[in-house]
Amino acid sequence: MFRPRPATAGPQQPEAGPSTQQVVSKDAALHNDQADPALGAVVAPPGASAPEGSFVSRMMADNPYFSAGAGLMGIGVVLASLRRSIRLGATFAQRRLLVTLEIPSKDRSYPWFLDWMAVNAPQPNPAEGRTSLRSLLKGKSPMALPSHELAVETNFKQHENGSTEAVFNLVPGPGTHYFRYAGAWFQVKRERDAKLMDLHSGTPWETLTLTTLASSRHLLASLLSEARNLAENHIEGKTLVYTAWGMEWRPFGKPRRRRQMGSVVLADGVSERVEADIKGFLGRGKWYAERGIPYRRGYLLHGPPGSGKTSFIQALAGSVSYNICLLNLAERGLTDDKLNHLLGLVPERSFILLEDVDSAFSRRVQTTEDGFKSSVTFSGLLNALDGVASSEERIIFMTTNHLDRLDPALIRPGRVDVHELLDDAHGEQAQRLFTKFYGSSESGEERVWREGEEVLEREEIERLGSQVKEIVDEARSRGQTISMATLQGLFIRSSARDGVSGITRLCQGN
Ligand SMILES: Nc1ncnc2c1ncn2[C@@H]1O[C@H](COP(=O)(O)OP(=O)(O)OP(=O)(O)O)[C@@H](O)[C@H]1O
Repeated sequence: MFRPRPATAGPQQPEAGPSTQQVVSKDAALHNDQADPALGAVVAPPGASAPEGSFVSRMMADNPYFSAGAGLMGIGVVLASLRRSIRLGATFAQRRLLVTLEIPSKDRSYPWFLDWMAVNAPQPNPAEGRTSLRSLLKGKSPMALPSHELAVETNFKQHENGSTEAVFNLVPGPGTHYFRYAGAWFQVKRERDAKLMDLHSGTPWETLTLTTLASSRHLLASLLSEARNLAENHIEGKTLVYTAWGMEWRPFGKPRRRRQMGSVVLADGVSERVEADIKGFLGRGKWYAERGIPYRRGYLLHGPPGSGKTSFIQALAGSVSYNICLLNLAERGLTDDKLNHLLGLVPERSFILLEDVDSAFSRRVQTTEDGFKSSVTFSGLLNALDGVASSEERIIFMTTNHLDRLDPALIRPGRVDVHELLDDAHGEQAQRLFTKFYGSSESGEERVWREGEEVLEREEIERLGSQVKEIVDEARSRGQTISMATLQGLFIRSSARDGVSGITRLCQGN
């Protein structure tokens, strides 16, 4: 009679086989024995029953806990491989679908991008007091999601009268931020490495990582160009002052509005002479190269305090669209090596300005109360000045109030090519400054009249101006001088007539 074989039976079960339970057990043992002979089980020949001594086989077959454990293990293995596949899938998707761009803090585009983010951050709606997500999503690009992780960058803005004001710029702080640009969403992560320091500047190493869809990859370049243009527009028509920050030059404060040449009133012919010399020097690189002469020019402006040396250098920089790298030789921690390094790294189109060169070396020998000594040596300075050889033109300005204290080696031709005295006011200079203040300005801007101030006819201003000239010249002949800075201070706070009486008093020594 045909008897169907039990579904769970192994192959070639004997006709009068054991119970179903036994068959299943033997079959399971067989699989286990085959899977791991090392466990000591004997592989049963087909048709033979499992050997008596297969302890593991029996235990696995009979022990419900063991079977459950094996089941759980199986689930664990499945879950682990699922997790791994998801991770691999995510990595794969990220590689294929997303694109990331890393901007290290060392790169020039780093501050540009942060400023761009700061400019494009949403301004809270004054009515609501916050930015609504809907208006943000509907809004025109570029637009950043409001961030709660902000960092402050403090800059100093210099006013025309020389006073400075702190300006706070809120930029994205360390953390993750989102913004939309040209219709695509971007994630930006600002990360700060607590362990790594930029040894040059002494600031923590940072990175910005931008992530977007691979299809928006082309936007990364235009985003960076936009950030650069924003930075350049910001300094367009302005003068940037760099100061030494560790081993590199960093902009000091916001770019300043270019100082107009006409706003610095010097003795007859001085401005024109120096300006023409610089303009003549620029663009003669080939001429210098052909003769094997280092392409650099040094200027020394000397004279009493407040005669306009710094202001004149600012105006000259503006007139040839240069920036200024300001270096204080008496600065703590400045060594010969650092000086050499800095002078070799001056940003393009920048004057090097060494102010009060005399004080650096008189302080070198005397120690101040806090025990500080400038470690720049005189020979170190000479070497650094001579070493400033580059295909870029180099223009070095030095200023001093005490020409007589300077070592002739410092100001010999080749190191200083043009010496110019900017003195206390001459009568004619004082008259020009007076007319600038009280007559209408050269640029056509009307001056701001003080309340209650009498509006004077042009002839009257001219008559008072001549009076100023006479008073100042007469005082000079007696050896009594007055600085241009003092005159400016007087004119800022007085009316024309009061200005004249103020000068008279000052020149009489009252
Ligand atoms: N010749 C000038 N024409 C117009 N303004 C002047 C002139 N000289 C000085 N001033 C004004 O006086 C102030 C100080 O000038 P500045 O700092 O340029 O003088 P300085 O000669 O460099 O002084 P110091 O030697 O003390 O550094 C500025 O606000 C500047 O506008």
